[in-house]
Amino acid sequence: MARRSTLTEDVVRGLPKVLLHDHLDGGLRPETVAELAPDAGHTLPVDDPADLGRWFAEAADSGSLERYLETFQHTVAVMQSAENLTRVARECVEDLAADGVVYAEVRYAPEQHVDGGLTLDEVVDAVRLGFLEGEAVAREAGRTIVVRQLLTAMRHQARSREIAELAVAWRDRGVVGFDIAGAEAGYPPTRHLDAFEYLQRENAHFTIHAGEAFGLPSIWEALQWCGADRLGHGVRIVDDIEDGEEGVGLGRLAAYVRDKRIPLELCPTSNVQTGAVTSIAEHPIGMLAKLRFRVTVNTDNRLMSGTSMTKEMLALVEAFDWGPADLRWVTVNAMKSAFLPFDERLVIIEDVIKPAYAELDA
Ligand SMILES: O=c1[nH]cnc2c1ncn2[C@@H]1O[C@H](CO)[C@@H](O)[C@H]1O
Ligand SMILES: [Zn+2]
Repeated sequence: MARRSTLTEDVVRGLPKVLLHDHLDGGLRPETVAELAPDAGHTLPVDDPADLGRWFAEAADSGSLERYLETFQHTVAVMQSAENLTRVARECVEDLAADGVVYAEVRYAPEQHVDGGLTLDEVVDAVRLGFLEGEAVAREAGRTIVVRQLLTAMRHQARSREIAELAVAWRDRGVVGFDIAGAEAGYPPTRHLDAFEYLQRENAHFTIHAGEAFGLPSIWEALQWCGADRLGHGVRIVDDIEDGEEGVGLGRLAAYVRDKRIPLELCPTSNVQTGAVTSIAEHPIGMLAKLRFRVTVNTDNRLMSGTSMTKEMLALVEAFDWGPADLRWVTVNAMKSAFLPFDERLVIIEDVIKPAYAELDA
């Protein structure tokens, strides 16, 4: 098909891409995990980097979010010193830049990186330094990328208020928002209402992992009780959409999400691995895009899912026959939905994204 042949892997990699949902501890290079593990006193399931990359992808491909999350112990273990955090953060930016990402919000849970004696502030600062270094390395290689932090609190823990305060304290130094993550079932977002109310009073931005493993009640709570600006995944919003013979009908929650242009941070490959959907071809992203929800495309965990923004985009081109206009649409959607200040978002849309797609059209 003509459209598919224009969107080769090289072309898609070269197009500017925007990433809103990517976990720092889910994106390490297998070689880095293997190299850092001995000094961190951590035993890995396999030592050879190539085998390790495959091990992560296979172990994560379990059909269960809980089992998927167990694999993170092997990355978090090597992210307990400032030096290692800075390195991992720098490599993350280098890898995203090489993949053609021009803007990314990368998240991690500071509370998971204090086992080596770092304070929460030292954790955030180490990551900040790594992102700055990565941006500088990319610039030297002729690539411009802007990367910001989202601070995640773990939903089964009780430190969300503290992490929310940390996000506000660092908001002018590379942190643009807050998130909660971890196993969804049994840990509704309203458990952390105090943190969300605090953030709202501080005029701060936040997203919530909701509607991934668990359905509509979790999305409803995230939006209507907690006031989330965006939904991490949110894919189960399809449970409130009826696609019958008489056409498509939106329930009240789905209509609200679409009417209010609430961004969905969709992560196709990750959803297949955790069993939220059976295949990319079956992924609701095709339907949600047709219905003009505020769809964005994301990697979630590049290591565990063996993926990249280029791969996610190509999978959608393949599965739904998406063309350049679709890729541009999700990219502009993502940039509009970023937690970066509005004027900075506009510059990236007007000076980076639009010209690159115009060139592709020509
Ligand atoms: O798809 C996901 N759903 C829920 N939690 C996740 C997902 N991916 C990663 N994490 C969790 O977020 C923590 C901070 O980055 C990770 O350590 C992992 O436990
Ligand atoms: Zn996630």
